Amino acid sequence: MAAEPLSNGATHLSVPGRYILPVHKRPSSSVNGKWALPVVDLGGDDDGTIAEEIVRAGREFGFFQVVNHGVPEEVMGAMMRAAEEFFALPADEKMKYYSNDGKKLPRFHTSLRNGTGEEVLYWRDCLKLGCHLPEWPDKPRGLGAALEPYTAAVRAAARRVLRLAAVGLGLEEEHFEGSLSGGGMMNVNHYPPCPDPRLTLGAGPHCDPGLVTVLMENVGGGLQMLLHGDGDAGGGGMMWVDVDAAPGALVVNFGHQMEVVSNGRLRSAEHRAVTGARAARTSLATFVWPEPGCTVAPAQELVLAAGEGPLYKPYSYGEFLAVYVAEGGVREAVMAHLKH
Ligand SMILES: O=C(O)CCC(=O)C(=O)O
Ligand SMILES: [Fe+2]
Repeated sequence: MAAEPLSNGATHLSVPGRYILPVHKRPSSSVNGKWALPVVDLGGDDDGTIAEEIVRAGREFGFFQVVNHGVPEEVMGAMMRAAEEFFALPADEKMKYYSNDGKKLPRFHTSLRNGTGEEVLYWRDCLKLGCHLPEWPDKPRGLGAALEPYTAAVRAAARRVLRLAAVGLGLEEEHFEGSLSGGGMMNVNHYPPCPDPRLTLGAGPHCDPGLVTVLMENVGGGLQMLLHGDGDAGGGGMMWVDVDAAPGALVVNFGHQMEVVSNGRLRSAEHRAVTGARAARTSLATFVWPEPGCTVAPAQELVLAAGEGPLYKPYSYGEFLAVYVAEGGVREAVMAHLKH
């Protein structure tokens, strides 16, 4: 049965049964710890040091925050306001874009697939946007005007991160340029207040499909990542920790393609979104990923340098996306298709 988007007006005094997770998947059954999300200052003038910091954070966590990222505050603000306004539109305006077709942009949906083939629904509505006309809705009116400068500035910041990551890995600075990073889109996620956040998730555990994701949120608190205890910060085992960024900072995480191209040196971090009882939270995830026909494979230089052999087989990004969607983004299931 198709699910009604949460932002379409119904007020929920308790969590409807279709959203209640089985006990072992609830966020309350996991440990939340305090940790500090590494800060990378993209405005620094010593690129060698910044590159090292990116690779260190990427190796240990796959997550960091960037400051002096070059996305103007007013551009971020205008984009967030337009995103919030979309979810406040009357239901019939939003439902013009409601679809299960994963290839359609713009596309409005709820949970992962509007309930189709989903045992439990996630407490989230989502607007998927492309970066080119006509891949966004005509309402709210300011959306297109906000999206273009925001996307351009965020993609420029992502490009700087990718160039620095390449340097830090010992690759040519341009390794990720061209068709390897020529594609992408945006998830505008909206999580209305939930009557009982202990029973639900806004987004289930997943790794992002692309190379790098840049995230902006209107209210802190919601994004969590799986921290592996094998790094400096952990004491063994794994735990879910809150990913909190400073005001004005952007959160950056690596996706599956970065783990593959770096032959496992950089981590594509598993993350999820928990829900909150009070404020509605909106987050914008801008994904930078390969063009569909692009062949993705571990960088030869890394494979040869370590004499370790490639950990992953070459594939086309279009093929990968089909696998990713079929596996619901679940890390180990997706990785099993890619490994040698
Ligand atoms: O809302 C968030 O913080 C996370 C969203 C997310 O993981 C995604 O859109 O891929
Ligand atoms: Fe994600």
